[in-house]
Amino acid sequence: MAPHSSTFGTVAVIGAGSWGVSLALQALRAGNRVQLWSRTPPPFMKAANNNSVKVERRMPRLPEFILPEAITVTSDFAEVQEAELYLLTMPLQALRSILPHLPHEKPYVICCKGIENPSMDLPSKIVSSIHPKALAAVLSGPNFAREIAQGLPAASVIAHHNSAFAAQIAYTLSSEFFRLYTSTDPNGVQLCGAAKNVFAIAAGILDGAKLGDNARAAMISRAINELKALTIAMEGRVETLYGLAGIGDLVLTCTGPSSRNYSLGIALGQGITPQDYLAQHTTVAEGAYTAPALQLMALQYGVDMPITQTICAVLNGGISVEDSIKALFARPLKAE
Ligand SMILES: NC(=O)C1=CN([C@@H]2O[C@H](COP(=O)(O)OP(=O)(O)OC[C@H]3O[C@@H](n4cnc5c(N)ncnc54)[C@H](O)[C@@H]3O)[C@@H](O)[C@H]2O)C=CC1
Ligand SMILES: O=C(CO)COP(=O)(O)O
Repeated sequence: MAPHSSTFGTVAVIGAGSWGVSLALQALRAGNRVQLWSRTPPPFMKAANNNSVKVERRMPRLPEFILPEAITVTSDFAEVQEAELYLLTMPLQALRSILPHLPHEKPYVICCKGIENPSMDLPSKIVSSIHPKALAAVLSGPNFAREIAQGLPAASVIAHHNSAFAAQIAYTLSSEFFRLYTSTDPNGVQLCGAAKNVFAIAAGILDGAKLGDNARAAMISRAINELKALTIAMEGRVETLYGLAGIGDLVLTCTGPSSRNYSLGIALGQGITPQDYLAQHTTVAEGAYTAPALQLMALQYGVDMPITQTICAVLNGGISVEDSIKALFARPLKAE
C-alpha cells in the first residue's frame, strides 16, 4: 500500500525527545514535509554552525536512528511559523510554556500524555486556553517511540469532537504499518493516556518488589475499575476505556520493560527513592507528575481511587512499598 497523501503542507513536530523524533520519522514515512523543533540544538546542528567536522544527523534521545535530510531540524520558533499542522510532543508539564510561541489558528495534534499539575487540566484545555480558535486533536494509544521509529506495526487513536478533522489527521499520519483509528471522545482518550502512566508505576513497583504475576494482573484489572469510576463521574464514555488508548496502552505500559513509568516503578519496588531515581534519569516519566493531579481529580469528583492514592503516597515518600501493599489488602472486602 502506498503512503496516504498528506492533506497538510508541512508538519512541524514540536519537541525532539524520543516521541518527537519517532513521530517526525512517521510523518515523513506517511508522505509529509517535516520540520522538527528541538529546544536544544543537537550535536550535528552545532557542528554545522561551527563549520566543524560533519557529524551524523542523530538526536540524543534516539541515537540509533539517523534523521533523513528531508527532516529539517531547528531550535528557532520563527522557522516553524509557516507549517500547516503542529504535533505537540514535548513533556506535558512544558506544554503551556511552549504554546505562546506557536500560531493561534493552525491545527494541532496533542501527542504528550498527562494531566497538568496542579491545574488538573488535560492538554486540550491548556491548548484551548492559549489558542482558543485552534482545532486540537489528540493522538494516544499503545506506541513505544522506538518501535514507531523502526516502522514496526502499530495502531493508535486520533480523537476530536469533529470526526472529519480527526479523519483528516488520521490520513495525514497513517502509513502502511501505522494504523490510526478515529474517536470523538478526546477527553476520554486523554484521561486514559494520562492515567495509564500512573498505573504503570504501580505495575513496576509490584514487579520490582517481586510480588508475582497474579498481583500485576489484579492491579491492572482494578486500575481499569478506578478509571471507569472516574470516567463515569466525569460523564465520559466508558467504551473509550476498552479501546487502544485505554486497555491497549495500559497493558503495553504495565508490561513493557521499555516503559519509563514502569521502570520508575521497578526502581521504587527495589527500594530506590523517587528522588534518587528521577535525579538520575532525565527522560520523562509522566506518571510521577500526573499522579498528584489524578488524585486531586478523584477527590474533586468524589471517586475512590486507592491505587492512585497509594502511588502518590509512595512517590511522596509517605509510605513504604511494603506498607502500601498491606494497606491496599487491608481494605474491607466488597463486590467487584
Ligand atoms: N516515548 C514514548 O514512547 C512516548 C511518549 N509519549 C509522550 O510524549 C511526551 C514526550 O515524551 P518523550 O519524547 O518520550 O520524552 P523524552 O524524555 O524522550 O524527551 C523529552 C524532550 O523534551 C525536552 N524538554 C524537556 N523540558 C522541556 C521544556 N520545558 N521545553 C521544551 N522541551 C523540553 C527534552 O530536552 C527532551 O528532548 C510525554 O508526554 C510522553 O508521555 C507518548 C507516546 C509514546
Ligand atoms: O506512552 C507510552 C507508550 O504508549 C510510553 O510509555 P512510557 O512513557 O512509560 O515510556
